[in-house]
Amino acid sequence: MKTEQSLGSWQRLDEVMVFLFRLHLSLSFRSLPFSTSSASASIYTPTFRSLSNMSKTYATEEQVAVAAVRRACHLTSRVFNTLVKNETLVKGDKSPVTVGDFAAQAVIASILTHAFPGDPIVGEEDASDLRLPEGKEMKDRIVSLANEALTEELALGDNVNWGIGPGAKKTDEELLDAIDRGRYEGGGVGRMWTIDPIDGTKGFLRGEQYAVCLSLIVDSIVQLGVIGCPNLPVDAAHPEKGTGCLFVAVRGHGAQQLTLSGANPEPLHIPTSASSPENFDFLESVEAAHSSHSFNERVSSLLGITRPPTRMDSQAKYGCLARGEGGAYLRMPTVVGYREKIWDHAPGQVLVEEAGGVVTDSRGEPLTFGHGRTLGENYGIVAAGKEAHAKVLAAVQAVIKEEKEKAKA
Ligand SMILES: Nc1ncnc2c1ncn2[C@@H]1O[C@H](COP(=O)(O)O)[C@@H](OP(=O)(O)O)[C@H]1O
Ligand SMILES: [Mg+2]
Repeated sequence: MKTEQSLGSWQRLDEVMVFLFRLHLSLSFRSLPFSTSSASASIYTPTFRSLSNMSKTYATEEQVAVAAVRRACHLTSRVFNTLVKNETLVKGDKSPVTVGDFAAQAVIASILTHAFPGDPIVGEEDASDLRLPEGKEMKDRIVSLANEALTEELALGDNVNWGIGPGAKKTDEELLDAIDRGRYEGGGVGRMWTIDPIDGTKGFLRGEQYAVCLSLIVDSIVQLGVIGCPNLPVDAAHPEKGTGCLFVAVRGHGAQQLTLSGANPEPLHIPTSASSPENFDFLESVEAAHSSHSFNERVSSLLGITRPPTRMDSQAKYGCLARGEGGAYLRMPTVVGYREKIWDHAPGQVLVEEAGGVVTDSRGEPLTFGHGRTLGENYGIVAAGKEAHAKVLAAVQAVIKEEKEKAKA
């Protein structure tokens, strides 16, 4: 069994050395799980990857991202249990945002800043309201929550080089600056991270699904995605296994689900049984304002789907799809001119693609992550296993055509 001490030493090696060493360990211990039991959370170790697959492994990035998301998930769970009404304010777009959103972004951005100081970040939140005198009370709460999460002695991928663990306490200004590192405008060249500290804030406030989401995009391609879902059952068919899932995908190296404590890694593959639309139901947003429920109904009836849709907040939908639940995730705009945000889809896209699925917009175009903070001209989202995707997309286009003809008549 690998120990935290031995892992700590090879985290300091460069990426090639890390890969070779992990390969050696993997060959020696392939029958062992890479984590200790869920009772004692352990350092996350990227899984064995085949030498024949020469795409970049992003091993260090994966470890840092997992550590950051797990700490942020601990924080958001704690916030939910202690949340009071006056800690919620209303953003310009009227969506609720809590101290949890800001504090989780502060934690993730602080860790990324330590590990990869040159990498820009596209984050959902910014700290401008917190810098105002009337934001002081909220800022104080956020600083305290973020420092608690950064310094607590959880074995959640602790590595002082990433600015976590005892002694990692930050000043107010450092944490506000970390949040504001998320102001990057995005673009098509070079590396950048996306953070959605609490995706599905409405679900979070209802005590339902939400997700802490992080991705690394390099030259417009999502290379790494990590999605933490504290309220999602580990196994939908076995609720007794509890809740708390972590989805991790690295392009070219597969997708997996673990428990939030890093136990029971399982590779994800969308099953072929999900190729036939009659057998599945749609995954869709709870919010009819985010995604047209009536459009999905019409696509369902065209495909002969009889089961009702599964409504769920956040990118937990991509996680469920990747592990074979649902069958397709369909999101058609309801608000004219709304542009989907890259942080709402980047981790989910790489996860589903690495699980063998396809993610496009409603025209069948690939999602564009290099056009700034939004998906640019993409219109709607269609995600499904390969064969199902073609069928769903055809039905989506048929309904769009029908709508256009009705509008002309
Ligand atoms: N009019 C709209 N159309 C589509 N998505 C919207 C929207 N308004 C907000 N959203 C996005 O929908 C996300 C939630 O996704 P879902 O509907 O699948 O639960 C929100 O994330 P946040 O909760 O992080 O703000 C927000 O970014
Ligand atoms: Mg979001």
